[in-house]
Amino acid sequence: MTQPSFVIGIAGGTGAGKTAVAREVKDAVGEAVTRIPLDNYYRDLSHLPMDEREDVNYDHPSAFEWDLLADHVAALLRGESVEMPQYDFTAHNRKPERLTVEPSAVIVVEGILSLYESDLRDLFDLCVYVQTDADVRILRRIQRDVIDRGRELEGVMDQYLGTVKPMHEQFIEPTKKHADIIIPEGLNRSAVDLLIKKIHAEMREQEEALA
Ligand SMILES: Nc1ncnc2c1ncn2[C@@H]1O[C@H](COP(=O)(O)OP(=O)(O)O)[C@@H](O)[C@H]1O
Ligand SMILES: O=c1ccn([C@@H]2O[C@H](COP(=O)(O)O)[C@@H](O)[C@H]2O)c(=O)[nH]1
Repeated sequence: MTQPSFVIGIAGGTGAGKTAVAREVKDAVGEAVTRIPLDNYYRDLSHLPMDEREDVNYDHPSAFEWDLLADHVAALLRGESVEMPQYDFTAHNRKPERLTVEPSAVIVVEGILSLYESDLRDLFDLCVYVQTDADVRILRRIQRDVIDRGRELEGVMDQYLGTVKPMHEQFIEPTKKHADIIIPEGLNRSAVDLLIKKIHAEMREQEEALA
């Protein structure tokens, strides 16, 4: 059985506020929203030792298992549950366990390159780009990586200049052209409220279509 779902892709640079927007949407709309972090679809790197995993370019499109993510979104739209991988940023690797995700009325796929891959984008009803200046994003990232992800400041700076910034300019920022909505700064109250209103309107339409 197919599940009528409203699928939203939320992209934007590291630290832009994508996760904060997606969480706010889930908190406001509730159980009907399933959040699918793109980070969970980083390729399994268990075959590499930690020192090699530390050097991987995690901001290049090749770092993600796109087919698996598109298969999972398509399965949810067919009304099937999926076993979503989980990611451990401290280990730079997938966790061994998976999380069962059930079909739902609203699916939010959120991550740096959510709007990059065309097969995935074709499954989205609404494309959102969170636009935040690079200086604000790097300050947020330093705070998060050092405090939450156990990284050294020097490593965060090297990674930012070596891969994060150039990949942002080459691959992430250009996906803004696919966006239906651009949200400034992340948790922008007016923009997020409009997004929540749009989701409620789509859910009402789904209910009316089923009645
Ligand atoms: N408009 C905002 N003003 C201030 N801080 C914000 C805003 N939006 C998001 N943040 C904060 O910025 C940090 C990074 O946001 P996050 O959603 O994790 O970014 P991303 O998922 O894009 O990497 C978080 O601490 C979040 O609470
Ligand atoms: O093992 C990893 C995997 C990813 N990263 C970095 O994470 C960000 C994406 O997450 P955001 O929440 O959107 O910031 C990406 O820029 C990668 O560089 C990592 O450091 N290690």
